[in-house]
Amino acid sequence: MSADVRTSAASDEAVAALLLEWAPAQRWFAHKGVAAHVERIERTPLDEGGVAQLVALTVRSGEGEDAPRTVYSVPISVRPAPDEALAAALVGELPDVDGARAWVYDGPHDPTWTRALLTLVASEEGAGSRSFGVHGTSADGGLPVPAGARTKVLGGEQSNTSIVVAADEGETPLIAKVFRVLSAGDNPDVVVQTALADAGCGRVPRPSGWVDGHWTDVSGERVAGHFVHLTEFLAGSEDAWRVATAAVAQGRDFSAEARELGRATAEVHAVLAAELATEEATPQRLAALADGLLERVEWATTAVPQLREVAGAARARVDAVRGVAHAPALQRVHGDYHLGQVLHSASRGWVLLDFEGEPLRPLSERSLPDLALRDVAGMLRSFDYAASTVPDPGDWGPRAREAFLDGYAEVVGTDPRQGEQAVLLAALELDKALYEVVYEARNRPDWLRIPLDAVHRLLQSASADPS
Ligand SMILES: Nc1ncnc2c1ncn2[C@@H]1O[C@H](COP(=O)(O)OP(=O)(O)O)[C@@H](O)[C@H]1O
Ligand SMILES: O=P(O)(O)O[C@H]1O[C@H](CO)[C@@H](O[C@H]2O[C@H](CO)[C@@H](O)[C@H](O)[C@H]2O)[C@H](O)[C@H]1O
Repeated sequence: MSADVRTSAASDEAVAALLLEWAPAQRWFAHKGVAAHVERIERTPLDEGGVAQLVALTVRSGEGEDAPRTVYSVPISVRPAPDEALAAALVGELPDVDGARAWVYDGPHDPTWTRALLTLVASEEGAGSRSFGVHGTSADGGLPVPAGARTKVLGGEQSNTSIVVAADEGETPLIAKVFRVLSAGDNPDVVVQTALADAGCGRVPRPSGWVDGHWTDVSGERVAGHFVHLTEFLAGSEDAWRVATAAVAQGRDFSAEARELGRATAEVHAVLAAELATEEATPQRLAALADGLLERVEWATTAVPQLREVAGAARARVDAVRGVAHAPALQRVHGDYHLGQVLHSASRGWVLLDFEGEPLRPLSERSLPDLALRDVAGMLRSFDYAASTVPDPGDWGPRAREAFLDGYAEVVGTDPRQGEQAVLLAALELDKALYEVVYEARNRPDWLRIPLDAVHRLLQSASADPS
């Protein structure tokens, strides 16, 4: 196969058509069930031979200037002959161009592609052109890429794609997270996790490196951001959702683990406040926060009809934030904190993952300082979800919740259940439950009852007014 088959404009069109046909069956593709059109495709080879490639695919849903657009990162390999070993990862065959044939594969499953990716990071090389290009970086003092570079794509429900890099004796295994939606700006997963690790915090995986670069954004402008994040893989760890739901199913108390998790969360918050930007909680800043919470009430109550009857009460609950006289400073937070974002490692205890923030929020918003209590609220909601996986959880949920708050309060030195902090926490917990109602209505209607019941319960609970 000649190089021009891979790079000509004609083959760009063919690749775009092939990817659009294949993508709707992929977990990361958010344009499922809507009329999707490719507006732009940019491709860059990642290796000498041009087999490993990275595609920036701008997809538009619907017609017109205002139609929503997303830029997806799509790793592919383009081979001159089919490879039987990769049959399960075949995207499709490209039409002949001047008698040359080509087979396209899903890059993360192809060792040629993963080797090219790891080489970029290990040797800090770049690839691509002026409009679309990437560059690998090894984190300062970061973990080296294992020599064998044997890789495996992680299964399971995930909005991005993660590739585990196996290690030989004396090496540390890694995990490469390929961000699937490209957003301009530094990805908080890289920035926040690296800042924590650099400060010596052992509550996050150790860094190895990343791939960043530039592409043409939906607005047509050349922008920059992260494509891949490479960190330590905690082999043999178990995620907290599994640990917690196993405990509920066995009727086993989870208080000791929840208390430790509260302590771990507070430790991470303390390091984030010390290492990254903070902002004083002025009346203006709290008013802006209340406005944001009110917007979310409108968004959720409009999106899900079952919420309309509680709109007034929900507005009153979140608007109470405006009257808080003394709130803790705003700081960088996790942003989408729940049991699925925490691993339990035998040697390290609780380790926090995935600092990207809520996927439904714009990246620019997710990088702003926020109330640390937003993470506390997220985890409280998660205990309620875990308790709801069995028909009769008894007081499992409330006990886990109180133990988590006890652990958090022990480290922070103030109790989020007391005084004005309780007003903030109640507003943020309701806010998260409203978000979850919309998330479940869209993604898992069978789970909708959990956050919907929670919204009603939270609104019935004694007013969070501290007076
Ligand atoms: N460093 C790690 N060590 C072990 N497992 C990990 C690690 N990072 C992620 N995982 C596993 O991959 C899953 C998805 O990772 P996550 O960063 O949350 O991706 P996404 O943003 O796509 O949801 C986690 O729930 C966990 O099971
Ligand atoms: O992990 P993601 O960033 O993809 O987060 C989204 O999906 C989560 C579900 O996978 C969703 O979390 C909700 O369900 C969890 C149980 O599956 C529960 O532990 C969480 O508390 C609950 O919010 C999350 O909201 C969504 O953003």
